[in-house]
Amino acid sequence: MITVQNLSVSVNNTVLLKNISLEIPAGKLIALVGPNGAGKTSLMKTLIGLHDFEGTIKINSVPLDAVDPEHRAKKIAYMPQGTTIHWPMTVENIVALGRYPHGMTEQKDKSIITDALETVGITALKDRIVTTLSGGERALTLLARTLATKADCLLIDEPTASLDPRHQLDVMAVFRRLTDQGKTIIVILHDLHLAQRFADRLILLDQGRLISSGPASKALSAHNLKQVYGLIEGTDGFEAVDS
Ligand SMILES: Nc1ncnc2c1ncn2[C@@H]1O[C@H](COP(=O)(O)OP(=O)(O)OP(=O)(O)O)[C@@H](O)[C@H]1O
Repeated sequence: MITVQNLSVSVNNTVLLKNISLEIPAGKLIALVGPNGAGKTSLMKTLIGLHDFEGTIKINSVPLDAVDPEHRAKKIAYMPQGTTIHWPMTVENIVALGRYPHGMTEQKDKSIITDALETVGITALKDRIVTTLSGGERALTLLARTLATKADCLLIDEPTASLDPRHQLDVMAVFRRLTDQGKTIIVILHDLHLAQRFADRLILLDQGRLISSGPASKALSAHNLKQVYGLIEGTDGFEAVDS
């Protein structure tokens, strides 16, 4: 479980997050949503210790800064936004980097890597050089690397952005299955329909503030959709309030 109390983050006099308090229970699939620039990535980066902060973050009741970074890397894995990979390595070797915090010693690591490739459906790509892959194939490779960490908690920034509709559904179904098996997954999504359909609860941010945390019906209430996104939910889906 992750507990956040009165969290504020500023970088170079710019306020990224303002007085956020929330609880993220273990074993749940959480969608972190909000408009561009709302603070979603900033919150994820703060949870893995990449930003200085005011307030309290506790992982299983232990303050974040009391957990040594090596142990933290085994417990929490972060997949950043974007799919650029500069090194001409094979897909299998990129996925193997997920084992780095554990050292790469055992046959067990090989089966974990094989499982991660299988889980995201890219076994056939394992010998390809990543710099030759399509954007979606690279995104799946990075996701497999994240799964290969076997961390209890996965923080995943916009994994569906470059995926076709079928792969988006497949990836969300993988997240659902992993959380049903006990993992905690926080995933940044812009597709509110995917968030509504798959997540146990949503965290809605706007302008660095927490607007709502709870089930989709609460977080994406008509009031919040209008105030935060300028949207209303019509019979044909979301529409701009001023259209
Ligand atoms: N290091 C930084 N220095 C200054 N401003 C920053 C820094 N990092 C983020 N910001 C600003 O903080 C705000 C929140 O950024 P963040 O990346 O967390 O948004 P986001 O909700 O993930 O957005 P998006 O959906 O567009 O990816 C943005 O206005 C961004 O420009």
